[in-house]
Amino acid sequence: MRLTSRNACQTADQLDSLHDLRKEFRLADGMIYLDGNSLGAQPHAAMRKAQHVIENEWGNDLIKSWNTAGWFDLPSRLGNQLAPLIGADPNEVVVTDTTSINLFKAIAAALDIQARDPATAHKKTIITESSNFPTDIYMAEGITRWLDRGYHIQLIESPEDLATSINDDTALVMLTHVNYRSGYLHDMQYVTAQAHQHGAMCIWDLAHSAGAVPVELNKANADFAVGCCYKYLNGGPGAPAFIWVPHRHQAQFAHPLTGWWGHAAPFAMQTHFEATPGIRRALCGTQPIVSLAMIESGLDLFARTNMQTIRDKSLALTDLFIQRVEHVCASHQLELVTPRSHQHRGSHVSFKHEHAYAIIQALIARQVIGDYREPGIMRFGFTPLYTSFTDVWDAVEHLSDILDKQLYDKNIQRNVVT
Ligand SMILES: Cc1ncc(COP(=O)(O)O)c(C=O)c1O
Ligand SMILES: Nc1ccccc1C(=O)C[C@H](N)C(=O)O
Repeated sequence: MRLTSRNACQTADQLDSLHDLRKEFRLADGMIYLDGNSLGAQPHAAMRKAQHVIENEWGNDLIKSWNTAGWFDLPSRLGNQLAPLIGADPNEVVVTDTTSINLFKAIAAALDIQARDPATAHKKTIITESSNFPTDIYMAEGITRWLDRGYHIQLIESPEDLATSINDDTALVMLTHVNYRSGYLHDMQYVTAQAHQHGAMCIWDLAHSAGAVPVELNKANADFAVGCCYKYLNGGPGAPAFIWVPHRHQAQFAHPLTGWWGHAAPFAMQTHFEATPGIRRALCGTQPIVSLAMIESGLDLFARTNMQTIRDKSLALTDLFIQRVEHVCASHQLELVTPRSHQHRGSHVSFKHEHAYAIIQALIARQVIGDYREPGIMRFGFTPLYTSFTDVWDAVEHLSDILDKQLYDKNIQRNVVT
């Protein structure tokens, strides 16, 4: 259905099968929140959960809660709840640490597997994209410098360069499934197969995919994956992240952060590290239980729908946004950075403009929340659990008004966090 009026958007919202889920989130009246790709909205249930955890589990029951409230098992319990959203099997995911730290573990483990196999031990290149989220590149840099075994990072400039870049020297292909800036969505199955053809392993960062687009890690035969819980999964600011290690790699999964939570018998207090056989070997130390506990409220909401329904609405929202911006802002110098093709589009849309930062600030002042990314990019996230078609319509009306009347301050000071 092509939505050509605000009324039509309101009708589409009423017909939307996800419409009722919006009520489960705390969203200020009048705010149009298009930044769930950076920090997801708060489920009402999270407030109740926080109250319970702080009041009863921590407040009353104190240390007993490690057993009675299931604190110790929480990383694996949440991992199992998250698994179906990313095409993982039970006992392949734990929620723990940060995306950066989980990347460290995954890269270290992958390089270790490659180095121990005489057929792949000579491989020295880690391929990633220059447009990857910086922490991914930085973590790979940190490991290669630390290992000092001649690994080097090859930054490719565009997804089209992947096929010609992967070769017999490639140890690892490490990509973010949906690019944080452009919203480009890689074909996970195809890229993984290309890596495997050359004996390379493939690590996927699902920060902008988990809860945003359907992901089929096992079907794609991926090697490892990480991702964060504070964006589309609505787990709260700085919520612990996740790591996926498929059953086929678990026995060989060895990373250097060998803390006691990854030990086979953590309370045996032995003098040597012995990795636990399953996915919990990806853990390191004590988890931030209060933050971890908040993640469940976000995940619970996904049980009321499925990723295909979310995807269908996400594409309808991003289609509408692109069409409307290109229609009503046609006289302005906006350049669409996000792929038009559904096949390669995630759940956010980015436009380039000379005064992008100032325009985003003007939108934020009107309670239309998007964000700015270098260089000169306005980024808008569409989260089908709570973004409505009317939100999209109204956001574009604000954008065109700001552009038409130049209601932005070109000399505005930058905030630390953009
Ligand atoms: C692709 C990607 N990876 C990683 C991160 C962040 O990692 P961390 O949670 O460790 O800061 C982000 C966003 O912050 C991201 O977009
Ligand atoms: N963790 C954050 C802390 C502060 C500000 C932004 C973030 C983000 O998550 C940014 C996001 N990864 C991005 O795609 O730009």
